[in-house]
Amino acid sequence: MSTDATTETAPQAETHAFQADVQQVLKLVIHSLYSNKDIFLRELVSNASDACEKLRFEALAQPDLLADGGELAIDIVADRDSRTLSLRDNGIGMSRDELIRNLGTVAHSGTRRFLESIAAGEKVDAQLIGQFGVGFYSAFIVADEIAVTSRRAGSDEAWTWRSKGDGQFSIEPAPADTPRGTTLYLHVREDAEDYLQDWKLRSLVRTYSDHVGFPIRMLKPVAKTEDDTETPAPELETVNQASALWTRAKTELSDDDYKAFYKHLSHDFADPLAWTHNRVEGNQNFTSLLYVPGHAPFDFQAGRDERKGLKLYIKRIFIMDAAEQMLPAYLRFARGVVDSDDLPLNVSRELLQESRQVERIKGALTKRVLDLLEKIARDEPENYVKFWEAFGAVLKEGVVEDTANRERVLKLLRFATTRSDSADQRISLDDYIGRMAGLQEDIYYLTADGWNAARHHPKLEALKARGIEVLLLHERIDDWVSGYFHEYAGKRLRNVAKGEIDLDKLGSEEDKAKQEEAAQAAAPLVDKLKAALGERVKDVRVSNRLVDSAACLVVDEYDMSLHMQRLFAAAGQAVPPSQPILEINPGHALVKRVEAVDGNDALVADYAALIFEQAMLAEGGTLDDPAAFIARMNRLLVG
Ligand SMILES: Nc1ncnc2c1ncn2[C@@H]1O[C@H](COP(=O)(O)OP(=O)(O)OP(=O)(O)O)[C@@H](O)[C@H]1O
Repeated sequence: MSTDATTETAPQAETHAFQADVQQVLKLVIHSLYSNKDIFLRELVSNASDACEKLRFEALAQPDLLADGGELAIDIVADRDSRTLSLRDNGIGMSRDELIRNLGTVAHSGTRRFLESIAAGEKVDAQLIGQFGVGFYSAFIVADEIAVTSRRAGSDEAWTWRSKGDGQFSIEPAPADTPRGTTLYLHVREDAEDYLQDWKLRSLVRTYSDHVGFPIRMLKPVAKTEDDTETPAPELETVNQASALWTRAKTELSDDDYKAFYKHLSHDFADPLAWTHNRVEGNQNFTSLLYVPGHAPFDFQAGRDERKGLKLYIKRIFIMDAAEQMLPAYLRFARGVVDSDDLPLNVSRELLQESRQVERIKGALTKRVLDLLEKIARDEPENYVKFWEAFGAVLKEGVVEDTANRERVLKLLRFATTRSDSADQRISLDDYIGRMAGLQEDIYYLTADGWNAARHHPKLEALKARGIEVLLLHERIDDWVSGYFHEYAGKRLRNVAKGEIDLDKLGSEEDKAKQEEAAQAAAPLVDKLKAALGERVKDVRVSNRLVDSAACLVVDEYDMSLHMQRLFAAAGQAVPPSQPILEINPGHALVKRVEAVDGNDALVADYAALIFEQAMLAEGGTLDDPAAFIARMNRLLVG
């Protein structure tokens, strides 16, 4: 192994400028990870291990790719005299074009989004930068010059890429006898000399890369011979476990092992919240190791279509990222590996899509993740809050997506309610049921645009007055999801903005009688309003929902909620026409005022329209003709 590769540039070298983005990434990486230097080794070993996995995969179709080069392995050698640290793998290697493309551009879409997000003023720290995987460029934290010599498996050309991280790199041919794979030569900075120490490197490998599935080898310390004359040739020894972590027995693994493996998989700097490691034997044989992260990656929402995070192995060979095929979308926060003994090694994405075996594995993995979430919710409520804050909105999609597990997903949901004093979602349906009022049979909820609109909603008044708790669903996704709320634990889930609410069951006979009496007494008023509002409403009726407000708008049990209609309209989609029902509170002073008007149709029309429009505004809706509303209100105020 030549260690002077960093110092000489061959005459036939070609110089290229880094893509502008690369310089930005380099600067960021070097600055924000200055006090986190250790991670560079983990990143480079991880790349080397990926390269070995890729070769093993390609060799399935082309076994002769493995012909030379012996056992797949990663060798780390430090030379203190030349200040060079070298990392060599005999994996897939890179062609000239690949060296230029992979090491000279920012191809990774996550990195791109990361750059966009910081351009938008985001603060950058090690935590944040760690989330997109700094990869190869992290080598510049400890090196002031890097040479990468590589030969692609199956090719007889080899090339060397060189850079000082100063805006350009060069590329030149490497000797023909360059072995297959990639060697990185790092010329180590003065302030990073520790990384040339054998003990330091060994300790880093054990801490961060013990679980890598290929041997990581270092030189055996040489014991000086007595007379100092004969120095035995240095020998390599394996310093890591060198077996894929998930293939090892649970009893053999510590929490730290699991955490280190998670960081390797996810490039997350933070620990995972929990994990589940299982071996299934029987009709199907597979091992899975699944993690729930403690926070969302910075681009989690932007990346919703790129479902990465679950690696599929078949008989210990990495095949592909298969989150899309193996986990339902609402569990896309989970990270991990699944290793099947039964799937064919030449499996394609299409085949995965249609495979009944995969369908069964998917079912089993779904169950594992739900089990894990239940366990966190039960045993570690504080961690569950963290999980919910990061991924609750995604989990909610499960109510729609996973009919088979709907009850389990509902159990995992958390809500704000009329008894919460903040928008935080902390109450489960079980908590709600546990404190239901004596005669209450159903679970009540309300959807609205935001927490304030929800908690001050007129439709809550009568329920509040009767001491009945209502779940307040105030997130954007809630209206869609609640369309699939039917039942939980044998209790109906009822939208308080829909249909008629039968409060009779909740109140006394006396209340019921009063209600009927009020309805009868208000019949002429109801007719008057109906006539005045015409097509704008489907019906007018006396409400049993209201205490302080004059009126509210509701829809029939099976009509689309007004909130949902607005979301559709905002998305430019045609909305099936559905007229709301105006419910009035005959006890309210404004309503009494209309009742008292005699014979003045124009005045009744003004009042009726105003009552309707107020109800529309309280609903979070917009008015067709705001100027007319203002004119009308002013007429009534002044007149
Ligand atoms: N030792 C290696 N052998 C072969 N190819 C490599 C090696 N190291 C890096 N590469 C190639 O260079 C690319 C860029 O590497 P880099 O570490 O910057 O990002 P990445 O590994 O793709 O992303 P991430 O670090 O987020 O997983 C890799 O995708 C890979 O194709």
